[in-house]
Amino acid sequence: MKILLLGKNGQLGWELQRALAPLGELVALDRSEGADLANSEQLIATVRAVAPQLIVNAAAYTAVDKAESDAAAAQQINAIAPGLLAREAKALGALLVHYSTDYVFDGSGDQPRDETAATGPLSVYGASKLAGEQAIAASACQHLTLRTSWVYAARGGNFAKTMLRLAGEREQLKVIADQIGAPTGADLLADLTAHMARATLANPQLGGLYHAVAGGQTSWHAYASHVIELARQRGQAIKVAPDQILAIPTSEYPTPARRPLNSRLSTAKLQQAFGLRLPEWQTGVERMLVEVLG
Ligand SMILES: NC(=O)C1=CN([C@@H]2O[C@H](COP(=O)(O)OP(=O)(O)OC[C@H]3O[C@@H](n4cnc5c(N)ncnc54)[C@H](OP(=O)(O)O)[C@@H]3O)[C@@H](O)[C@H]2O)C=CC1
Ligand SMILES: Cc1cn([C@H]2C[C@H](O)[C@@H](COP(=O)(O)OP(=O)(O)O[C@H]3O[C@@H](C)C(=O)[C@@H](O)[C@H]3O)O2)c(=O)[nH]c1=O
Ligand SMILES: [Mg+2]
Repeated sequence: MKILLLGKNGQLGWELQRALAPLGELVALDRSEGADLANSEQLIATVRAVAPQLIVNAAAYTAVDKAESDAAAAQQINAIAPGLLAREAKALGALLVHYSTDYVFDGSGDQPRDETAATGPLSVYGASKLAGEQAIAASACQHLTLRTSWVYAARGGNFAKTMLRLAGEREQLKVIADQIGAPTGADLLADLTAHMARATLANPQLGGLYHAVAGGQTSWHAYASHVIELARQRGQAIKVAPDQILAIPTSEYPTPARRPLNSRLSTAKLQQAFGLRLPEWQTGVERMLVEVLG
């Protein structure tokens, strides 16, 4: 089987290079290798030249605040390009795997949302990701769209690594405590992708939209505190005292993009359909820290 992976050097793309390799002949590309999602003609030509049976799209516009003033680029990369990939997948009879986000929701309430819950993005990024999901669904190509949240990895930029850096530089940190969600490892997502793609290629009825996040829930503040305490225990030079990691409400941390307060996603559908378990978020975070800190 031929597999085309787009966005191979992102957090998720990097882990997918490893996880997809055993499934077939993997062609992994980034934007400098004929797979620029901002260039529709080039993207289409590349997909047709490779003619894969499986397309995995890990490329995305993920700069949430920047997207507020760069909506056209976010829309091209997160919505238009996935729509083109879906059209090409349909023509090839290929399975398309794509990723979306908790930011498609408005974050009201305090219960986990399932795949049937109403969307209501608060940000340009969230709206562009929702439009991407919808373009794929409308194309009627064989697809798996995995909505995930708060992605981290040993390689690449993410909130946990930002907090480790700031904890070594500052005596006080202020971190939002009223946004609740699940930090999810790119390695876990990549492994889920391989399992789910294989099962869906064998049984097309499994295709569709799934919430795919680690188990449990936390706030950005509790997540930051957890990561910083683990780093301290591992002998890292940490400047901030535990009681100087201050819990603040969203209202005290103004940003260009609005973010949902309730990012809880229910993974019951995924677990049931594929017979898989989602480990608690702390497990993957601890592995990542060992990898990053040594
Ligand atoms: N990060 C997170 O917290 C979350 C991510 N997601 C979704 O998961 C998926 C993977 O995200 P993640 O790996 O964390 O994101 P990253 O930002 O780590 O990686 C995104 C990749 O996309 C590439 N990219 C950006 N623009 C283009 C373009 N025009 N053409 C080709 N490639 C491009 C980037 O390349 P370059 O480095 O050259 O810019 C980068 O390698 C995305 O769909 C994202 O929306 C969902 C929820 C949470
Ligand atoms: C750096 C910093 C951030 N924060 C807040 C801002 C924000 O609400 C939260 C996380 O910061 P980030 O910059 O990582 O947020 P953000 O980039 O919005 O993270 C999101 O990325 C996209 C791609 C997704 O799809 C989401 O699931 C989510 O992971 O922490 C603080 O409270 N204190 C701080 O010092
Ligand atoms: Mg970010």
